[in-house]
Order: sequence, then structure tokens, then C-alpha cells
Amino acid sequence: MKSIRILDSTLRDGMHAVSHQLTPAQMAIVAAKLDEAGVDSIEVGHGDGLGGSSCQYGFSRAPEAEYYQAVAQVLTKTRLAVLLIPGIGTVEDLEMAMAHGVKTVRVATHVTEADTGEQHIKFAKAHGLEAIGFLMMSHKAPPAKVLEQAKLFASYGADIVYVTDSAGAMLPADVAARISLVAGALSIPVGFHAHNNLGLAVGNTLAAIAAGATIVDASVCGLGAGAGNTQLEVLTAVLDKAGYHTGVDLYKVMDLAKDVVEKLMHRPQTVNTDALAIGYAGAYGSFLLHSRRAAERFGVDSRDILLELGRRQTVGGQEDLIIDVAIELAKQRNSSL
Ligand SMILES: C[C@H](O)CC(=O)C(=O)O
Ligand SMILES: [Mn+2]
Repeated sequence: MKSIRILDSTLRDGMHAVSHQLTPAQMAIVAAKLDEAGVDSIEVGHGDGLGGSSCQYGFSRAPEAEYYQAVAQVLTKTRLAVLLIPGIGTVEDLEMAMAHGVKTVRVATHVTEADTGEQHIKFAKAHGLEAIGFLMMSHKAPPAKVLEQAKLFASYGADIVYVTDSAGAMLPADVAARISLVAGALSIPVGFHAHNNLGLAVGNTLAAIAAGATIVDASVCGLGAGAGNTQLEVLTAVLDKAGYHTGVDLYKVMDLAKDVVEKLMHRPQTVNTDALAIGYAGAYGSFLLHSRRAAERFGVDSRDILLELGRRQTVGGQEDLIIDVAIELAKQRNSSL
């Protein structure tokens, strides 16, 4: 039976879905149950990772260290992980997290910018951490580019490299093309992180595993940004039926979903219009609000703005283009009237 390692992101990506407002005590309850259910690793903290609690990204309910402390105390077998986006989080933040029991760091960069994570991967390895390179918005780059960037992470000493479908924009064939190329060329394990914006998170995760991924992300109730991540309970059942070993107890994660996480959620985790628009457009998640405002101001459809932003291969940080696109769309509409 082939083993698949599960990394649960309920307490990190899931923080986006609750405006980063879980308390350390709530996290400790969820973490203890994930540990008891046999989940291999869990990622904890602000939705944008270390240093994310800020005016720009929204403040967490509690100081970051309190989350790691609370969760580390209840874990017996499960590994504690954090996400670090270079520029948002720093090596000092990582030192703080290490002091509170963090054993794995995922260094997250845009899919074409793995080089910005070099010092963080090297620092993590020099300090005995497991280091994972996490290539966000992987749908934006063709498979050969993803492989080039994955090789960079491997050359810095990463133990694992992830293909990350941040916008939930990939189809199973897109996932398979990227994962099979990377897994075939690298000797380190390859992981996959899905979002459900096109309703494909479980299917894409299966496609990733079939293509060679051996570590995959999931979250309880699917809690995560946009339409959420791959739902842990569903994935556990599906992988069991498909003959994979995850070490996760299905009834325990089902009970955790029903008895605990559902009660912490601010709203049901569905593929709503916003999430679908992001997945369909393949645009950066945080463009949504800006696009809606620009759409209102210039009398155009926010979905058309997002689609154009997707076509132009825009990346996070190019929010200023949203107004330009809205103005152009308004001009086109006026000239066709
Ligand atoms: C900061 C993002 O939430 C990281 C992530 O989970 C993704 O890109 O997807
Ligand atoms: Mn994510």
C-alpha cells in the first residue's frame, strides 16, 4: 500500500476564512484532535504566514508566538509547521517560531521567484528544520518553468518542493503535467496544495498523487481561502478507497469537523461566485475586492476585470493595474454603444 503524507492547513490557510480570528485555545483543541487522528503535520499561524499579522493583511486575534506555544504543547506525534513568505516573514520570525516548537517551514514564493527563498531555506536547514519550497500560483507558469524553479529550491537544500494551486485555477491535466515533470526530475518528494475554486480540489489532489506527489495538503471542512482547500475528511475517505495509506482515522476527522470546526466557521465553505470568479480567471485572490470596487466605479463587470487580469499574467502587487483594466473595459463598452 502506498503511503501519502498529509499536511493539514486548517489552522493556517483556514485562518483566511475566519479573518485570522481563531484563538490559541481554539487552535490547541483542533490541533490535539488532528494529532489524535494521526495527521502527519499541521501548519499553524496567520493565513499569510509568519509576520502576516499586520495592517496590510489583517491582524490575528493573538500574538503569533501564542499560537505556536499553545499548539506545540498538545502535539504528541504530529509535526508543527509554519509558512514563511520572504518579505512578509523574516528569519527572526522563524527563529521565534523554532523556539516555540516549530519543526517544518514552508518557504512560499511566487512560482517564478524561488530565488527570493534561498536564504530562508538555507537558514532552516542550518538549524535542523525540515524545509519545504512552496511555489505559489503554479498555474501561471508552464511545467518547464515550474521545474526550473523547483530545481532552484532543491539546490538550496529544500527537503520537499510543492506545486501550489493558490487560485484554484488548475484542471487535473494541468496538475498532472506539472507534478509529473517535477517528480520525474527531482529526487526529493513533491507536494501539492489545492484550492477548491473550480470544485476540483479533491480531484486535483488525486491527479497530483497519480502523477507522483507523495505529500498533499488538506484542511478540516475544507477551511481555507476562497472556496477553501481539499477537505480532509473527504480526502481521507477517498484515499482509503483508492488504496492509499495516510495513517488518518476517518471517524476521528469526521467528528472533528462536525463537533469542533463547523462551530468555529464564520460561513459555510462553498464555491461562491467570488471564489469561482477567481478560479475561472486564475487571478490573485486579493484582487477580488479591488476589482469589485473598480467595477462599481466604472460601471463594468468585476468578472471581466478579473479575467483580463488573468490573461495579462498579473501577479500579487500589481493592484494598480486593476483601475487601468476597468477604464479600458469601460472605454470598449462606450465605443461599442
Ligand atoms: C499566503 C497564501 O495563503 C499561501 C497559500 O496557501 C497559497 O498560495 O495557496
Ligand atoms: Mn492556500
